[in-house]
Amino acid sequence: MKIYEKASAKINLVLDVLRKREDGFHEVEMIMTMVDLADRLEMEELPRDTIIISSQVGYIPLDEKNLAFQAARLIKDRYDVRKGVYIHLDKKIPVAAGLAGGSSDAAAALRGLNRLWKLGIPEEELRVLGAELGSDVPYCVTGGTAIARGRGELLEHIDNPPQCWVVLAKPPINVSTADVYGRLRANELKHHPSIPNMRDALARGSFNDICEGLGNVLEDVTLEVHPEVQQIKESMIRLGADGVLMSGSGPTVFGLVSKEAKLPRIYNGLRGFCKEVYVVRMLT
Ligand SMILES: C[C@](O)(CO)[C@H](O)COP(=O)(O)OP(=O)(O)OC[C@H]1O[C@@H](n2ccc(N)nc2=O)[C@H](O)[C@@H]1O
Ligand SMILES: Nc1ncnc2c1ncn2[C@@H]1O[C@H](COP(=O)(O)OP(=O)(O)OP(=O)(O)O)[C@@H](O)[C@H]1O
Repeated sequence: MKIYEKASAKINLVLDVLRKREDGFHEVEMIMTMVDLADRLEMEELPRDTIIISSQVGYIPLDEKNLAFQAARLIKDRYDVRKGVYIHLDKKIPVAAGLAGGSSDAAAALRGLNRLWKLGIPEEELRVLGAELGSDVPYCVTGGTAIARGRGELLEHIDNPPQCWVVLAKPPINVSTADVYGRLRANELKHHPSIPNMRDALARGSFNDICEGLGNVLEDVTLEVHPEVQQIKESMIRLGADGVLMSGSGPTVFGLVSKEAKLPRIYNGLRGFCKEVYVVRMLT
């Protein structure tokens, strides 16, 4: 039997950092939502007690460094599953982009293997397992729109944004999340984006207020090292996107657009200097 799971990309509408913690992680307050750009996982049981990962792309690790591999190993160890699995990753989400591609694959593997091996693990427990794999994984287990606190694992589900278009542009640079958090001086932040304002804007379904309330304290850190991210932001605004922000630790910039008629100009304008541009819908 084969099992399929969709692993969607996330964007951060708000990303605030409150402080650096003793354990080295940062205490965050974020609002995340998912967009209709997804990897697809195909999972099949193997008679041999082994985990095999494959993908149509050559630029991700296929060994124990792969987050889907780690998810499979974790579930096997924790629930004493002595069967093997073959997982094929059809990658569509750009890698190391700030879109949680690896985390979403790990979450999809947890959900899929729970089904494949009929383990009956409640979703809440899958999120706890996910936290062992990465800070974004608990959110990716459930998806939707949520406020994430702690280091990302404490979730409160809130209203989805109204339907709109999301333009994603990823410059050809690699950004390490650990490096970006490492450069952030959390106690010197002068401006904090407002979680309550964004939550209210979502509750009211006010597209304009959502665009107004976008904010990410990691943006300046990444912009300092990679000025091309600023260039993409400025271009998106100039080309007519209604709200623009870097997602996560970057380098992908997303633009929210309400009117479909604006899309060709934004897409073509960005493609002039950025190869990786995607036009997707909000996943609501
Ligand atoms: C930037 C975001 O993607 C926004 O959603 C997340 O905060 C990061 O999530 P992630 O990539 O799943 O992060 P992890 O794989 O858990 O951590 C990578 C590295 O980022 C730093 N990190 C991550 C999360 C957090 N709350 N504080 C941190 O300081 C740590 O140095 C950690 O070693
Ligand atoms: N299944 C996977 N898909 C993509 N990358 C993976 C996967 N497993 C491990 N990796 C590794 O994880 C690193 C980060 O990739 P990923 O696409 O998850 O980053 P990201 O979008 O910045 O995530 P986040 O937003 O959670 O910080 C890459 O260097 C990649 O080699």
